[in-house]
Amino acid sequence: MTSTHHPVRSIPDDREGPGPGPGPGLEGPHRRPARAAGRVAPHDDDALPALARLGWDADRPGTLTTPPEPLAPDVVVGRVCRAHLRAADVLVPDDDGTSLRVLTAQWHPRLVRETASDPRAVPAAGDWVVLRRTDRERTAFQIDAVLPRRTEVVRAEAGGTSHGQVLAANVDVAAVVEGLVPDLDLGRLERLLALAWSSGARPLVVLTKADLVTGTRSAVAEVAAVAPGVEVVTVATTLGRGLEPLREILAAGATIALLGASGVGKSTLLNALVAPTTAAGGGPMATRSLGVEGKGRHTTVTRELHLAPDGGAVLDTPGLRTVGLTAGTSLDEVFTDVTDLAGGCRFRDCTHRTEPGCAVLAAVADGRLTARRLESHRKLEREAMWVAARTDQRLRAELTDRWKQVARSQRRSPKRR
Ligand SMILES: Nc1nc2c(ncn2[C@@H]2O[C@H](COP(=O)(O)OP(=O)(O)OP(=O)(O)O)[C@@H](O)[C@H]2O)c(=O)[nH]1
Ligand SMILES: [Zn+2]
Repeated sequence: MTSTHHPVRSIPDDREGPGPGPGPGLEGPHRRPARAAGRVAPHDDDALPALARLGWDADRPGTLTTPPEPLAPDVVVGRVCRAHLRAADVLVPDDDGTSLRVLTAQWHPRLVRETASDPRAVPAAGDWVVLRRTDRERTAFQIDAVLPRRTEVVRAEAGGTSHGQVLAANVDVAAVVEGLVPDLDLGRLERLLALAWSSGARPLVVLTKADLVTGTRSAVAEVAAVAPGVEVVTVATTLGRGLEPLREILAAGATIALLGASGVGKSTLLNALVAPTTAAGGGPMATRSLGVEGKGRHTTVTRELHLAPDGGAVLDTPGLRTVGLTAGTSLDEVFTDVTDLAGGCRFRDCTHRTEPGCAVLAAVADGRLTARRLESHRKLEREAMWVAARTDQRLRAELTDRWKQVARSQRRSPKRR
């Protein structure tokens, strides 16, 4: 394991507050004492262990806002485990506060309106939401608000809108999963790392199917070279080998999102991580304390947000065949090796193609940087620029349309003098 740095960047929240309705009052009855390192201990017998099991930790900076009022009787906080059209399955503490249940809640009409102009306002798997009961029987709930996200994994929407689609919210570790077999796709890895870094979560690379190759050292070195600052973990999931680093992350109460193409072994990995532990002390107790009740247990909760038996959660994302960059995707951390080299170029605006005194080309010439890596950087930068330009165009077009409408309505109803 190399020494890595994981700058935690907060996602600027440009939405107005936590949403509609009065503040949910997350301080007060749910207040937790300050805790070293800002982590949730597994099997915490503190207030609301069920919420802690979901990864709730009011002490983690930027996790949640803490409005002053206590929670209203009809209001409950939960975590989205699966998103639907205009609804979501939400894990909430049961009445006793120690176990969890799943309920399906419809969006508040304001959320419906918000999401029409901003797809990122859609409650996504991993989101903390405020639910309000809408009937006397305590069966129907509505999602009043999505709490500000600490991190979000975003990819370009299929339609190519400017906002992108949130694949996972409030992720602590964004794990890029790639198989050592049949082939390591470094380009795909770099693209997914761009998503991971841009999410604000700590990126991680998981190389699967280590049991199918003889020796992983060279592959790990190859991957480490294209993932500067990122820890690389090798696993043989089907043999249960190499999973300890991931289990440790989960046991600290963290949420791991798995990002990877179809077939790299995400489902297998997910199942291994969320299966009840058989180790002494961890097994039956851990499974019981999971306490997810209701019919959702075998249907709804079989996808997206899954709770691990000893704490923490794993977020599954659909097999990502193509991962488009969005206007918010940052490539800076993905290519620090190239940008560090570029600092040595003679010209500040060097394009690293033909210029004299180019430190990047020199590194390619003597083998410190692969030509593939440089080309990949170029390609992704071109794409990022193209996306940014398109986004601007869209925004410009939207603004122009709005001005035309305003002008029209003013012509129709001239001001009285
Ligand atoms: N030998 C070996 N096989 C593995 C390992 N991990 C996954 N596999 C196998 O690889 C195949 C694909 O794994 P999945 O977990 O289904 O892959 P996935 O990424 O979830 O793919 P989608 O479900 O299509 O998104 C399965 O046949 C697994 O049994 C591993 O570590 N070693
Ligand atoms: Zn240069």
